[in-house]
Amino acid sequence: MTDLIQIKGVTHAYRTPNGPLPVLDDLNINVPEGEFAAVVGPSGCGKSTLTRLVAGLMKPDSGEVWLHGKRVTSPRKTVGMAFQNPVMLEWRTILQNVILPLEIVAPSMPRKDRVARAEELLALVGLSGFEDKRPSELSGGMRQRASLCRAIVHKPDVLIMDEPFGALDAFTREDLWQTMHELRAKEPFTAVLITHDLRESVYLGDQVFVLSGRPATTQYVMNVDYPGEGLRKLDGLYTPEAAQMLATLREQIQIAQGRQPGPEVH
Ligand SMILES: Nc1ncnc2c1ncn2[C@@H]1O[C@H](COP(=O)(O)OP(=O)(O)OP(=O)(O)O)[C@@H](O)[C@H]1O
Repeated sequence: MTDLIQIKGVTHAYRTPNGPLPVLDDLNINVPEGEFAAVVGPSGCGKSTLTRLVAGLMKPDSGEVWLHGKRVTSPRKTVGMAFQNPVMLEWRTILQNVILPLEIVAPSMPRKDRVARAEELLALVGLSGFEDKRPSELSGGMRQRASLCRAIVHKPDVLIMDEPFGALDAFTREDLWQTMHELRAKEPFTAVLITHDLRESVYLGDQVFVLSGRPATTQYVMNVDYPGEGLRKLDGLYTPEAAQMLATLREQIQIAQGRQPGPEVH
């Protein structure tokens, strides 16, 4: 079967006043339908650039991005996005914020169906009862939960997340990881997650792609063999198997950073 996301030999440089800044160099990433790809790499290596290319917000200098058998050449409605700082419209309630993509992608969908869909998702992430609140009335973790609902409300082919949990405290972050697994179990989607957190990459990813330093290429791919069956448990992160995976990834990041052991990533 063809992979749902295919990034084929993508090379890109930004034009800057000081000349071209090569950011991606012959990058190749394939993600099968329903799988969760985590992408890690040194700071500034080009991870966010990769998300823009997959979403069709930018075109690469060379190489191709394919989603669901179609070449990406312009912004795609079938992509959902979530970022570190969820941009919520304060003049809309949480429910109205979650519904927003449906207003754009499915304008003919009856309002009651949109509301039902948003309510269903908000319940899945534990936000029942908060539908009528304004974004500023919610905690950071709750806003991120709502933003995940908004990112998948229109059932996108692909969910792209750029450090969505990066600004949250450790406990809230782990709660959100669990929520991601529960969402996936009920609403299967294909995902690309950019993260600086190796534990997060192992807990959420089916595959972890380690990018090299800039210009980034695919340096290493790990197929995550997470300990235990079924829905992943946080306890699994404290097993020897997980420790081995984390050690391997840490080593790869150090190679990518081109220097000896240091504390850049957690
Ligand atoms: N629009 C742009 N124009 C010029 N340079 C850019 C532009 N966007 C990003 N860059 C530069 O390209 C490089 C890669 O940026 P990018 O944001 O993709 O990296 P990243 O891996 O996501 O970084 P981080 O890990 O710090 O979030 C950086 O050096 C950045 O300064």
